[in-house]
Amino acid sequence: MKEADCYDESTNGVVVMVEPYSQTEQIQQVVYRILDANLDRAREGLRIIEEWCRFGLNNAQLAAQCKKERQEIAHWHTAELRAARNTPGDPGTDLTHPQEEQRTSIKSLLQANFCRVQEALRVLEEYSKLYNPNMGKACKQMRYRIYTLESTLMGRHRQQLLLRSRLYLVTSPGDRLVETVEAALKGGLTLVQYRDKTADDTVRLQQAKKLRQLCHDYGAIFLVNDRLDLALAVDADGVHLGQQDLPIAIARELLGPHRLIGRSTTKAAEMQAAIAEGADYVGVGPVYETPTKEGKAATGLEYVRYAAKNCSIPWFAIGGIDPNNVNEVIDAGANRVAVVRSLMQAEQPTLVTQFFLSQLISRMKPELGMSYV
Ligand SMILES: Cc1ncc(COP(=O)(O)OP(=O)(O)O)c(N)n1
Ligand SMILES: Cc1ncsc1CCOP(=O)(O)O
Ligand SMILES: [Mg+2]
Repeated sequence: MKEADCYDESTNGVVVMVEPYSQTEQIQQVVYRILDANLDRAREGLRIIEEWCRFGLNNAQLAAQCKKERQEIAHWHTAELRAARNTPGDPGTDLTHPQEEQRTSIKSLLQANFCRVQEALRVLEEYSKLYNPNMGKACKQMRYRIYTLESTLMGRHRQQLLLRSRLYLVTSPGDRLVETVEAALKGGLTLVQYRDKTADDTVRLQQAKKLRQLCHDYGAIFLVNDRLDLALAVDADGVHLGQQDLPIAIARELLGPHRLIGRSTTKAAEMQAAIAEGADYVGVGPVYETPTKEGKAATGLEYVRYAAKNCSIPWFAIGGIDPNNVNEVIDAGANRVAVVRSLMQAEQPTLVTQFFLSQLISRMKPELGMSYV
């Protein structure tokens, strides 16, 4: 249609897109096709998310919520809209973005599908105004519910990954910081804490940014030691706080419900306080004396045994743990350990990571005290 065809004097020269009658039906078919394609996109995306809720998280409630949204989409997907489908004539079926071909982690897969569902719902919201305004309103409400589901699920995603993490690397400064962390990630490491007690903030910021990106590329959790401001600045997954650091309640207020907060503990009272205050995990130790925390008394294996029986959240034995004594710590009941020197000073961090993980996974014991699954 030429612009001159729709010039309207009554609108003072503003071009009004009014379709001649012969084109109205064609336009209607186009709208039907858009609605049909986007109802499909939204339903497919939801199905992908639902499978993770069901099989990955074992969460019947979240899976049921996804199913309910799919049923609502099916309700609007009328025979009339389906009949407009013309897949062979759709130039969009061959178009894929390179990122669709490679998902680096469950997190990126879920994020991509949430994005897909939300985009589809936004398209439905707009185009269904030309078809059925009630459908437009329903799609708008659904889009908001999906945002809430996304924030619930992506928050839990961190908790789930934490739960599955058996080895925790706490970094120390050095020339090969990034290379060492990457080598450990290659060996299967899924949890990293950036710890540098002496560097300038400019250096910390730059290193933390780099490590956060690296960890996320490998689907690993990235936490920052001590510094909540730095954690927020680099969009880390959370912080680790010691007994002398910020109280958990303040950190939670600043970080929100989804980021992780870890707390160091050396005795039962500290552990129980950390749990009551809402920590996501605790460090248990130093099990052995260590030059990394000079002057700090060792708790010994007795505290590890206490944790095995009484700790209701994930906990990591830490302090002086190496490939030679890790089995002693495992025998005392630890299923998770955190290390600094054993990996940061290793000649082959990938192999050492694989060794730790093989011991921790093959000798894992039932988690007696755990109440969080
Ligand atoms: C996993 C883990 N556990 C304990 C600590 C020690 O924290 P903190 O007592 O605050 O001492 P610093 O690490 O800040 O010197 C930790 N960092 N990580
Ligand atoms: C940070 C920290 N907190 C308790 S022990 C410890 C250091 C552990 O370091 P390493 O694994 O080198 O003994
Ligand atoms: Mg600290």
